Amino acid sequence: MRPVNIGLLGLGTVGGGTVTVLTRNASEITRRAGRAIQITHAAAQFYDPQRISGLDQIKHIGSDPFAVVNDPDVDIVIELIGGYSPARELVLAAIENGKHVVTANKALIARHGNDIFAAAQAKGVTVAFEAAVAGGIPIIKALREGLAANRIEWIAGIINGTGNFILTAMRDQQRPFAEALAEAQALGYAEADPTFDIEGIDAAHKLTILGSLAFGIPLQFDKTFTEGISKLHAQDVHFAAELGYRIKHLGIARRTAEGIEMRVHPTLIPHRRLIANVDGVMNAVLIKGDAVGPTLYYGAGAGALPTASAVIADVVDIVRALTANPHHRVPHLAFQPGELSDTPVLNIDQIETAYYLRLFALDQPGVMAQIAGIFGEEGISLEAIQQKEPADGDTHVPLIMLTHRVREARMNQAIRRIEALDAVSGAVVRIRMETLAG
Ligand SMILES: NC(=O)C1=CN([C@@H]2O[C@H](COP(=O)(O)OP(=O)(O)OC[C@H]3O[C@@H](n4cnc5c(N)ncnc54)[C@H](O)[C@@H]3O)[C@@H](O)[C@H]2O)C=CC1
Ligand SMILES: N[C@@H](CC=O)C(=O)O
Ligand code: NA
Repeated sequence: MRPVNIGLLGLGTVGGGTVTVLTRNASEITRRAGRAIQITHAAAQFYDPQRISGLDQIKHIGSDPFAVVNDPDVDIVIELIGGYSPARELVLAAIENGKHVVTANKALIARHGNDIFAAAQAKGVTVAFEAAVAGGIPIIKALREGLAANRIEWIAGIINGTGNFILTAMRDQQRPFAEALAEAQALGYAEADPTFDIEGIDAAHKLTILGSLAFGIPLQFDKTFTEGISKLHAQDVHFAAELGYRIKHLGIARRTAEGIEMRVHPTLIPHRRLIANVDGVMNAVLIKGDAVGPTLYYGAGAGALPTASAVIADVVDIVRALTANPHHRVPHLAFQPGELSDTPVLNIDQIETAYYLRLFALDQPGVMAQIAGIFGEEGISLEAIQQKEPADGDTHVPLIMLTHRVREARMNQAIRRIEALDAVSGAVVRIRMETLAG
C-alpha cells in the first residue's frame, strides 16, 4: 500500500514539532498505523529551517496554504496556522476536496466547529482536534471514547499552559507577571495574541469544546463565562495560602438541574487536591462520571513536541479508519450528530459556587455586625472570617471571608450592599471557590 500523504499548513512551534516527531518515530508510527505516513507538502509564511529536523524529507515547501489543500496528492491536511482566517477557509476547502483534517486550532473549533463538523459529515471526512485541548493530554480521546458509558457530572481543568506557567512563576519565584509571560512566549507556549491566554479566552475555547463532548450540546463559545488572571492580586494568592488554598485558573463545566454551567475563572482549591499541585506548563483535567467516579488526566498543555504527540495521534487514528464506513466513525462531538441536546448553558448569575471575598473596612465596633447582617438577609452562610493587619497608616483593615455555596445573583446583591456601606472602602474582591471533592 502506498504511504499516506500529508499536507502540513504552518511550520511554527507545533508544525515544526510535528515534522520532528513524525521523522524521529517514523517506524513505530508506521507499525501502529499500518501504513507509512509522509509529509509531502508544507506551506508557511515563515519558518526556521535550523530548528526543524526532518524538513529535508518534505518534497514541496511553499508559502501558499491553498495550493496544499487543493493538491490532489494530499490525503490528510494538518492545519497548524492558528486563528480564524484563513484557517476556516482552508479547513472548509480541504473538506470540500474530500480530505481529512487534523487541527490544533481551538479558537477555530470553538467558534466555527458546528459548521465545520456539518460540512465534514456531509463529505464523509473526519476533522480531528486532540491537540486543541490540553495539548499532549489525550483528553478528547478519553472523553469521547474512554468515558462513553458515563453520564458526565462535571469537568474542572487547568487548560491553559501559559496562564498556569505565569501563576506558578509568580507564586514560587515571586517573578513579575510580565517577565513570566515573556518566558512563556519565548518557549512557544503562548498564543499569537497572548491576551487570549491571560484573559482566559483560550481556556474558554477549550472548555467550550470539552462541554460539548461531555454533555452532547452544540459548541456555544459565546455562552462561556470568561475571566482571566490579569487582575489577580498577589495578596489574595498569599491570603488564600494562609487559609489552606491555592488559586488556579480553572475551566469548569457542570451539569445542574436547570442547565449547564460553563465558566472560566481564577478559583480557590484546597491545597491538598492533586490538581492544586499542577504547576508550570502542565495541564490537568478532572472529569467526574456517574459510573467511573472522578478521573484525572495530567500532562504538558503546550509546547512543540507534546502538542505534536496529539496531532500525530489524530493522524494515526484517521489512517487506521481510512477503510471504515464514514458513518461508523467516532462522532466529532462524541454524540451522534442528530442527538445533540438543547439543554441551556446557564448565565453566570445562575451558577452556584462558594466564594473567597476580600474587602477593606474601618476597624470599629458594629461594622462586622453590619456585614454579617447583609449576608444573613441574603441567605449566605459564612464558613470563615478573618481580619488581617492593616497596611502602615491605613485606617481600613483587610477582611477575608469564605462563604458556603450560593447562587451568584445573590452574591452580587450582597456585594453591592456591602460596597455601599460607609465603613467599607473600595470594591469587594471576589474569587470563586470549589472543593472539587468527588
Ligand atoms: N504553541 C503551542 O504550544 C500550542 C499551539 N496550539 C495551536 O496550534 C496552532 C499553531 O500554533 P503555533 O505553532 O504555536 O503557532 P506559530 O505562530 O509558532 O506558527 C504558525 C505558523 O503558521 C504560519 N502562518 C501563519 N499565517 C499563515 C498564512 N496565512 N499562510 C501560511 N502560513 C501561515 C507561520 O508562518 C508559522 O509557520 C494554533 O492554532 C495554536 O492555538 C495548540 C496547542 C499548543
Ligand atoms: N497558548 C496555549 C497553547 C496550547 O493550547 C496554552 O498556553 O495553553
Ligand atoms: Na489533547
